[in-house]
Amino acid sequence: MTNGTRRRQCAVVKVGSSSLTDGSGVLAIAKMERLVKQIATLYREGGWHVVLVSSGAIAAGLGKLGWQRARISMPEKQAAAAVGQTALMEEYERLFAKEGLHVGQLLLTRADVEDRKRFVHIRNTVQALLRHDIVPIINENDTVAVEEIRFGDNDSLAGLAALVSEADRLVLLTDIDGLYTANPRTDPSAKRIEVVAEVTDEIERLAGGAGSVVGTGGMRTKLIAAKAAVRAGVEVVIASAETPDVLRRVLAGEAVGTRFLASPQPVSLRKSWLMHAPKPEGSLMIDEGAVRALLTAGGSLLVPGIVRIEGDFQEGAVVLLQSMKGEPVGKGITSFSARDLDDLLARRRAGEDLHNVHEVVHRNDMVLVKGANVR
Ligand SMILES: Nc1ncnc2c1ncn2[C@@H]1O[C@H](COP(=O)(O)OP(=O)(O)O)[C@@H](O)[C@H]1O
Ligand SMILES: N[C@@H](CCC(=O)OP(=O)(O)O)C(=O)O
Repeated sequence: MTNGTRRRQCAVVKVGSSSLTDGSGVLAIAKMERLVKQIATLYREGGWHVVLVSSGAIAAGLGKLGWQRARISMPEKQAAAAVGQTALMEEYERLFAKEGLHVGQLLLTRADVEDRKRFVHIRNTVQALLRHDIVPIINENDTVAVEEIRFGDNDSLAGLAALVSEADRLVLLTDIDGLYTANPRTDPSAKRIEVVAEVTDEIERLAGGAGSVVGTGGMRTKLIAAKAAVRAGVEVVIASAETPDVLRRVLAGEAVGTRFLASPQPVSLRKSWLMHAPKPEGSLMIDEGAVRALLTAGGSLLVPGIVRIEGDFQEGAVVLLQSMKGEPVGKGITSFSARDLDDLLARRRAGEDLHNVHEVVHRNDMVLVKGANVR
């Protein structure tokens, strides 16, 4: 293997539980082997780096323990993941070693990606692994992730992995060869869509839930991931893991699966993170003039535009920007804590001119809600 001095393109490849297990939910080594061989070929011949987002821990654990998914509680699913994740990685390690490649394991929760510092640390680790031609293998940290901090399905995790990895492509491999006009399992007349130029509401309405007991989220979560990635300038393909040579063909631009074109005006990595990752820690209610400045004049948010503060947050927190009618206008990273902002508002009420105070939310640290209006 090379030492990574040549800049390769980077593809995040997500493989779902349904594509790694056999009919009884047990890890299918032959399927893993096919995938690993394809990734190794991309490294050797294709000039690509691959970040693999692999599901399969719970399925592997259930198979090993002889437990049935329908009969167990959440802690038992987490226990199954703890057993299955090591089995999964052991197989990947063995299979990639045969191809002369090292692997590195990253187990992440939503909270890890929502925290800006952790996001940056994850990004640095992924970049270091890629520089050394080590294949990062990502899964959700199922043993610590309960409802509030869970991705739950690995599609959303893959969308964020594409941002974290600064990927050029995101490939979602599943048990069906793309997005159809309806779920083909329930509607046999459904047709595959070859290219999606924009993930509109109409496209999102086509998607249904999971197609098997092992899968989670179905097309719905794949479209959410696709939407996040294309807005950040990453082309996305949903394809079947069973299609021969699927990765090489997808990355060569062949018409397999459904291709989602990258936005012609992508937003920066920082804004993409802001849009899709964090839950706001508080709200800033802003007046009409400020709403107009943000929406139509491309301005930053200044102290005089703020009417009320909700929540207790620190400097650097993500806050929701809301109109006085309570309508969301955007999200941003605040340069002041809630306490400092309270002080500033008190000084303004006392008649002080605060126009020269540093922006509260800088334009570059802000994303606006699509469809928000000036009223
Ligand atoms: N519009 C649609 N087009 C294609 N598949 C769909 C659609 N709506 C729902 N699905 C279902 O999504 C399933 C794939 O998602 P999922 O079961 O979560 O697999 P994975 O484990 O690969 O994430 C398909 O098997 C299919 O039944
Ligand atoms: N983290 C879980 C995967 C969750 C899941 O099923 O996701 P998916 O395969 O995308 O439907 C596991 O490894 O079992």
